[in-house]
Amino acid sequence: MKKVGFIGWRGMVGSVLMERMKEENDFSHMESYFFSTSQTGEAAPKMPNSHDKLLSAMDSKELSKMDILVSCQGGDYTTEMFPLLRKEGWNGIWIDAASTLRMKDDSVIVLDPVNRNNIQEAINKGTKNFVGGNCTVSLLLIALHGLFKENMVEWVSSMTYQAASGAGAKNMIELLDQMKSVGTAFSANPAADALTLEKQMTSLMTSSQFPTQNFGHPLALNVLPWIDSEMPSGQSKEEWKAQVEANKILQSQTIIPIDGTCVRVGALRCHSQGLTIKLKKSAHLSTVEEIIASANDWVRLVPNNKPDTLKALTPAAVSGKMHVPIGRIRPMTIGDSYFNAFTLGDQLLWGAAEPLRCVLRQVLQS
Ligand SMILES: NC(=O)C1=CN([C@@H]2O[C@H](COP(=O)(O)OP(=O)(O)OC[C@H]3O[C@@H](n4cnc5c(N)ncnc54)[C@H](OP(=O)(O)O)[C@@H]3O)[C@@H](O)[C@H]2O)C=CC1
Ligand SMILES: N[C@@H](CC(=O)OP(=O)(O)O)C(=O)O
Repeated sequence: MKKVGFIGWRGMVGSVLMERMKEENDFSHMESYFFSTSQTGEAAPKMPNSHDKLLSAMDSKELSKMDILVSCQGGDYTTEMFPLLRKEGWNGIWIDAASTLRMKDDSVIVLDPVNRNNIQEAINKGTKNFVGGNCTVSLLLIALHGLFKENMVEWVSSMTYQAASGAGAKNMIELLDQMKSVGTAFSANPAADALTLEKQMTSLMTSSQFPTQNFGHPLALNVLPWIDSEMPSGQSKEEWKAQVEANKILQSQTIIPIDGTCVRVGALRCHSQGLTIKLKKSAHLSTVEEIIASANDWVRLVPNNKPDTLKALTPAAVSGKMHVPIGRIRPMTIGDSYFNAFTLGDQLLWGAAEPLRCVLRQVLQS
């Protein structure tokens, strides 16, 4: 059996990956070893065929005993350890959630429902580096897979509403802490009128007492229209990723422009996106809906009416679910080849952990 090392298994992505692998009985197909940057020597999670103690994720000798390494530890870790391992001659398969290696020529961005065949070709050719795509990109491609397959898309503009957990475990807990502060202040003054409460809350969330160590700003009762670092183009890096990663996954002959504004909102889990889709030529609504709905096993069409939308097209309804709903599909009044849509999905499942799980199984079966 192949030796598989897991790094970053207790973070947001890593723990969802562990859950999914247990559900699918994946651990019985490998010998598993767990690594940590902070808890070396402590008990490792108990899985079939697993080593019982946590090994050091900074120990390249231990890491290089693995046939396959799966990292959900983050970009800084990949930047430090991946080149070191390769320099020291480790020739195993590297599977990663972080963005660091995505755009490298010798890496494949993995998204099973969309590019499984390309992944298999890469495995057959001896490619060693497989990286999960950015969460909003992966979810967008699953939702619009049909239109891309039919080569119908001229461009897409995507306005995102990204959940706190997209920024990691500490940030998600910070949002809850911020909400707790708000709740505590409200409980102390429940009978105040709405405007008094608004002033009190605005003053609270802009005060130095408000917990903002991780986000740097209030997210509760607020939105943050910048995610990741600044690019020279004026885009945030999160916005920049949409076009470059999507076109790499799709292996586009001609680049399909994809751009928009990425916004952090106070949802806990699930990234949402409001889309403007410019088609190459006009199409009937029913044709567009049918092409979208039949593209893969995970996309789900939500009829464009108020009750279905509010029931099925929200983070509360989709958190923890594998399907990727898309709704609000309608022609726009701005022109006859423009369509509006709203889609969302669990950014920890198909947005992060599931593509890694799928490629790991694919590699083990090859
Ligand atoms: N979150 C998301 O939705 C997505 C994330 N990604 C990418 O995946 C990678 C990992 O992201 P993510 O899982 O969000 O990162 P997290 O911040 O949740 O976890 C990363 C590491 O932080 C350490 N850690 C410190 N404190 C805690 C804590 N309280 N709870 C859990 N872990 C803690 C753990 O390392 P140790 O055990 O060694 O101490 C853990 O492996 C990143 O590169 C990210 O960009 C990609 C797509 C979506
Ligand atoms: N940036 C995403 C999650 C993420 O980690 O993306 P990436 O793997 O592209 O850095 C978010 O904050 O919601």
